[in-house]
Amino acid sequence: MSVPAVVTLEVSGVSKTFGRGDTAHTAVQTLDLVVDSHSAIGIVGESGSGKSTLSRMLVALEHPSAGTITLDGVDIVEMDKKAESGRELRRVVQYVAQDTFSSFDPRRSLRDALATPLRVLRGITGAEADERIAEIARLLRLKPEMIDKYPHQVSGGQRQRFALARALVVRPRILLCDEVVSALDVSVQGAVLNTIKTYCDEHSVGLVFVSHGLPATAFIADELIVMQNGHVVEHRPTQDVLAHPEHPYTATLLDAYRRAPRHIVSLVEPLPEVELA
Ligand SMILES: Nc1ncnc2c1ncn2[C@@H]1O[C@H](COP(=O)(O)OP(=O)(O)OP(=O)(O)O)[C@@H](O)[C@H]1O
Repeated sequence: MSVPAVVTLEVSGVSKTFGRGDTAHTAVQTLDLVVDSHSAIGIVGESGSGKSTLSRMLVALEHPSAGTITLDGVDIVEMDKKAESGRELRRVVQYVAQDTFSSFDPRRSLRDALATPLRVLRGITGAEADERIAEIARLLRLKPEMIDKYPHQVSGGQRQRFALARALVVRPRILLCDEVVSALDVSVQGAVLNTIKTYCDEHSVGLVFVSHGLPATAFIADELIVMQNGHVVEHRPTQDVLAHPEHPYTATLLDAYRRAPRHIVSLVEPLPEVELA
């Protein structure tokens, strides 16, 4: 399957319920969403509102209890069942999870962690793989000598950037980021956000950026989805939501955002390039 210029991930009437009977809990309720390679969508909401469940469903790590998610018309749960179409899904849609520690194998170097998806998904090995890895490390301002370290030998912020590098080295068309900057120092957050935004704009990569923080999300996303208890309570252009919040919960988020310390709010202004540790 050759990948068209614009890919579309379409979520139609998707719900996800965990458990059964008295213990059943619906984490995502009848959600519709279209993501393509030009989207920059931010998903905000308090802890437990269903953001991670939704992002995991977008890469078939969780399966919907109802509704469908398709990539260019093909059900991604079906794609994931077969080796070749599963690889196609991962070539097109890459996911960066919140917990970077458990997402890296502690016995393998970071170079190995980046080389594996390149080999498995793109068939790229040897000198070409090393060149691609060096290129993405440069972009994320990770020093070359760090590439041969093990996950526990780098800081949490550096590991987070390696997790991003592992996704971007595959050259996906859609990137899903789940709380990728919340563990980072505020000054590094701005730089990483800028890198993600610039990369996605320049390479026409669609972005779904999940966070409980409004400043980072508002900075990076053109379109904002606000979730509460598994429901979408607002879904409009970011600037409209910021100017005229319609739902009381959004107004609360916005209020906290406006009262946030200046250094956090200043994330909405692109930060100058900094040399990252
Ligand atoms: N595998 C699971 N089994 C049972 N319940 C789950 C599972 N995964 C998530 N949930 C529940 O679904 C709800 C939504 O969780 P989810 O992780 O999607 O929220 P979130 O908005 O991403 O929260 P956070 O910001 O804390 O990561 C929560 O009540 C959570 O306890």
